Amino acid sequence: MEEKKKEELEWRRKTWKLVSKVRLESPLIQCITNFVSMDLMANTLLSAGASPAMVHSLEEIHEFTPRVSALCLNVGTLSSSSLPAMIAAAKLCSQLDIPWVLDPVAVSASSFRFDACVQLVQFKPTVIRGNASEIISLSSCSLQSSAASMGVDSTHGSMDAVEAAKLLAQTSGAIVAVSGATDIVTDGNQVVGAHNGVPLMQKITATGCAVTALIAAFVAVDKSHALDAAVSALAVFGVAGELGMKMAKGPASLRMHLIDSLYGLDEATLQSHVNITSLC
Ligand SMILES: Nc1ncnc2c1ncn2[C@@H]1O[C@H](COP(=O)(O)OP(=O)(O)OP(=O)(O)O)[C@@H](O)[C@H]1O
Ligand SMILES: Cc1ncsc1CCO
Ligand SMILES: [Mg+2]
Repeated sequence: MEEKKKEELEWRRKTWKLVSKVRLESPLIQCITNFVSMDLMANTLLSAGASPAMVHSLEEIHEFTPRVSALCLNVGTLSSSSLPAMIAAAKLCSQLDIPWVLDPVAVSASSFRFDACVQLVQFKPTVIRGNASEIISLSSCSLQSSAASMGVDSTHGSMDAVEAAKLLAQTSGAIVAVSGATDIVTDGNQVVGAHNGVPLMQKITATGCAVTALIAAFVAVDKSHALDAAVSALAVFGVAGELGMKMAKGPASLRMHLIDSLYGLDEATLQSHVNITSLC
């Protein structure tokens, strides 16, 4: 019991430290993302204190990517014209030891998307964050899609994906995060759960994409502790959702109040809401 209490306090301390560090250092986060998520992703990063830049062109990668603090790649609206820039940016980050995060949106939608995600994973993402269906699909070695799990929304609960997430972490070397009612984060051995958030967050498109970008910002300021950074970003985003929900009337106003709550988050409020536990 005493040990559990100590662990809870330690997570609260770590989480606030990372929130403060992002606000202080304002890391530059390059996002090559889908057309749906760009606005929410940029606004989430700004309200957290980071500096977003949606720099997509292949022609700009060699000059721009070496200067960023972290990269966020998202295949939500992948095309043959956007993939080469993603590959070039991932390759540079892996060569230059710049942390980068992959969001394998709807990985089982097509073999084109599945193969692209498998190729990107070879460039050693620091963190992979998806919903449960996406992590289960990416973790299996071949494309096995059913109509129910082909879209961007999850048809599985996050706890269904624990073993798949551990396996993907072991085979890729990445920290793997699965969003859901409980957000799961694993390095292939340890599994941590962040229990914050509200179900209505699923009814705002691109909240998953936005939290992946927030993970990139947290990893940018503490790249040697990527698991802690991923858990903290997920918990902070969930707390912002809980605070926003107190003022929201539906998904559209939750979106606005979530961003406002993230921007205004103070130490006492964060610490009284953060709910992180070890799952094994
Ligand atoms: N049932 C739930 N209860 C609380 N929070 C939830 C629940 N489901 C999702 N969330 C939160 O909503 C956010 C988005 O997670 P979700 O799993 O819906 O991502 P996603 O499917 O990748 O979304 P998108 O593709 O629209 O970006 C996360 O912060 C997650 O913690
Ligand atoms: C709806 C949608 N389609 C491709 S990306 C995206 C945003 C949520 O992932
Ligand atoms: Mg998603």
